[in-house]
Amino acid sequence: MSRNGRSPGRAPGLLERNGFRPVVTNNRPAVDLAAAEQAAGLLLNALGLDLADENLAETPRRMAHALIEMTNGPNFELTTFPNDEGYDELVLVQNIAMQSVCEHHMLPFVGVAHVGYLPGSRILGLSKFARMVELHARRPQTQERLTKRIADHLQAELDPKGVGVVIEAEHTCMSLRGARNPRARTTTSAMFGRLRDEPRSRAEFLALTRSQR
Ligand SMILES: Nc1nc2c(ncn2[C@@H]2O[C@H](COP(=O)(O)OP(=O)(O)OP(=O)(O)O)[C@@H](O)[C@H]2O)c(=O)[nH]1
Ligand SMILES: [Zn+2]
Repeated sequence: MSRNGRSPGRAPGLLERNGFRPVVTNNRPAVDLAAAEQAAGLLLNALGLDLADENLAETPRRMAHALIEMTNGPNFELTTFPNDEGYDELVLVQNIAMQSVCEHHMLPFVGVAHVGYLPGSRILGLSKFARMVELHARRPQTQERLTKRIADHLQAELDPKGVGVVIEAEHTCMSLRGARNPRARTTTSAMFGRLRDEPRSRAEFLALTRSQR
């Protein structure tokens, strides 16, 4: 791979021919707003839209801003507290609103996340479950990877006795186009520790999250 993450020798595409150059930091492309606006304009042109029309003149800028907003989750301080009471039952935050972008079509997938854990020596500030979902959701990806990333992050930060994440989502690439199945919902889960291996804890977690469906 070259420094900009592309395979060497690839023929220059439309964007390169029009002067688009991705900005790269630490081998990861960073957001380049000007290039994104230019690219959005090129795409709209290619789709046959007339950007000279006053109604569309600002659309490339809006499109670039919207896509950047939808694919960059805000970082946050992960506040934890000592588990002084030795609380060792399930903590479960359900129905966390989740919106992400499918990396195959760059179309949204939208739904809810249920995130739970069995505490070890630290407990997590409750709002941080929603912030963690947002941090990981706002990027192009698959639902499977998103589910696993949230679980991995909690596992790494809290060293808990167990972690469980369930996500249910509608993929607009499947509901609004292509297969056009507006009622289809995809459920994914990732579990670690006792929530994966101990039947009682696993059953409780799955029963509680299932009651929301
Ligand atoms: N496993 C998984 N697949 C996804 C996700 N989001 C989108 N996809 C699928 O990615 C696949 C891409 O397949 P392609 O056949 O290359 O795409 P396509 O020609 O647009 O296919 P159709 O969507 O069937 O019209 C599709 O089956 C999508 O449904 C996801 O989060 N997880
Ligand atoms: Zn898709």
